[in-house]
Amino acid sequence: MGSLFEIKVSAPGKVILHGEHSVMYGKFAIAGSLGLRSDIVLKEVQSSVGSFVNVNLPSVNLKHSLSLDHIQSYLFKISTNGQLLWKNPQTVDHESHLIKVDKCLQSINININDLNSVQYNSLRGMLYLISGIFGDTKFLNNSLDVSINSGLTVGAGTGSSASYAVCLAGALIQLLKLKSGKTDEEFEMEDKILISAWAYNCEKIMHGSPSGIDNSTCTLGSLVGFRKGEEPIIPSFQINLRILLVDTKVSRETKILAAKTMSLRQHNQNAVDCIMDACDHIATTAFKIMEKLSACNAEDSEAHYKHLSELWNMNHCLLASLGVSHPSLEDIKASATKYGLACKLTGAGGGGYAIVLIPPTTEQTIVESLNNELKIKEYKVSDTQLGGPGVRIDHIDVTNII
Ligand SMILES: Nc1ncnc2c1ncn2[C@@H]1O[C@H](COP(=O)(O)OP(=O)(O)OP(=O)(O)O)[C@@H](O)[C@H]1O
Ligand SMILES: C[C@@](O)(CCO)CC(=O)[O-]
Repeated sequence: MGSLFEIKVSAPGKVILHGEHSVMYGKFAIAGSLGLRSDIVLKEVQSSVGSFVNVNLPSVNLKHSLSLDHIQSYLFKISTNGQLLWKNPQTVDHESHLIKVDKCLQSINININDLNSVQYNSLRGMLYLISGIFGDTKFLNNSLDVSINSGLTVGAGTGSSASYAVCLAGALIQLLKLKSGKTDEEFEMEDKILISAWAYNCEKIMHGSPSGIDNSTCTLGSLVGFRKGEEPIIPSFQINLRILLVDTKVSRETKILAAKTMSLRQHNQNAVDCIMDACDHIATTAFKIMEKLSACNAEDSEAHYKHLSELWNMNHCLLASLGVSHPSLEDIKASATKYGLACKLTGAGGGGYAIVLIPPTTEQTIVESLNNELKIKEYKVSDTQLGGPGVRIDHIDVTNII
């Protein structure tokens, strides 16, 4: 007699409002969650001929069955010191664990050379998390169907990788808890801290040396203030910013753009540090303005939005001076400026998304005109509000077996 579990978990994407790149150098940053989410269905299934991890990742066009017995023999170990690994993600020896993951993938029965780098990284992240979270337990004794769908564009700067890692870590941790007899159907803050930390490890695979803002925002949702190495700040105030999220449809890689900024800093340290300091001032000021906006009347709100708009525009130009803008981002910004609206790139830049701030007093005709202009130029536009829930359990199903 036993139980087979099916778990559905989802996590949002994110946009960085202020502090992309400068956050890597210890500067303050602000990010908000998006309505667009990634959803995982993690299902235990009984099989008579060995156990498998059946992976279905439509966002990266990947469907594969990996032998769980093989994964376990390469990557699982039984704990000897009583310190459970799943509760201590920061103790993982990242590089050596990743080498083992690579060896496991290279020896497994799939043709690695047929996978592109995006697909390969998705699988690395998945094996890293499965083995990290279950590696010193005896709970994985059935096959797993893992299916992850996402409303987010991969490679566009809206945190698709963090959202992927957060919902995967969330579902695996929930499965482990259910297998060990804990039946709570909501994530507590202590679960979220673990989920975010495991997702951070996975982000290191995708992005090299991430700041941690993406996994924190995709886990916690809403608005997050962030400084690298410190606890994320969950503001005590609530604000619903309306933005146009504009997809340039230009794909880029966060890792490459972060390396570009680092190299610019190596050659021009004083100048780049001044730019980073200016980004820090902008982020801290914007945070204060948003707090004021959350509790002020319509008349004061207009002045605060005007100030916020100035900060958005300045932030974009500072990022452009670091070389992380793109002709398409400048084109979108020029259109927004024509309609009197503030616009900046978001995330690593180099393409991806721009965000346009829509203060509540903006006439709908202006928004529609800008929207049409951007669509004619073949950009994809979403009119959306920031905020909304972080990682959450959407559904749990249990089947009893003999
Ligand atoms: N929905 C998904 N399904 C499977 N793998 C994903 C998914 N989203 C992201 N990934 C994996 O994460 C890797 C890195 O993601 P990507 O470069 O797109 O960063 P991003 O998260 O969209 O951008 P940013 O970090 O700047 O916000 C991809 O190469 C892919 O392996
Ligand atoms: C470019 C960067 O600042 C933002 C990526 O969304 C990288 C990071 O913070 O990890």
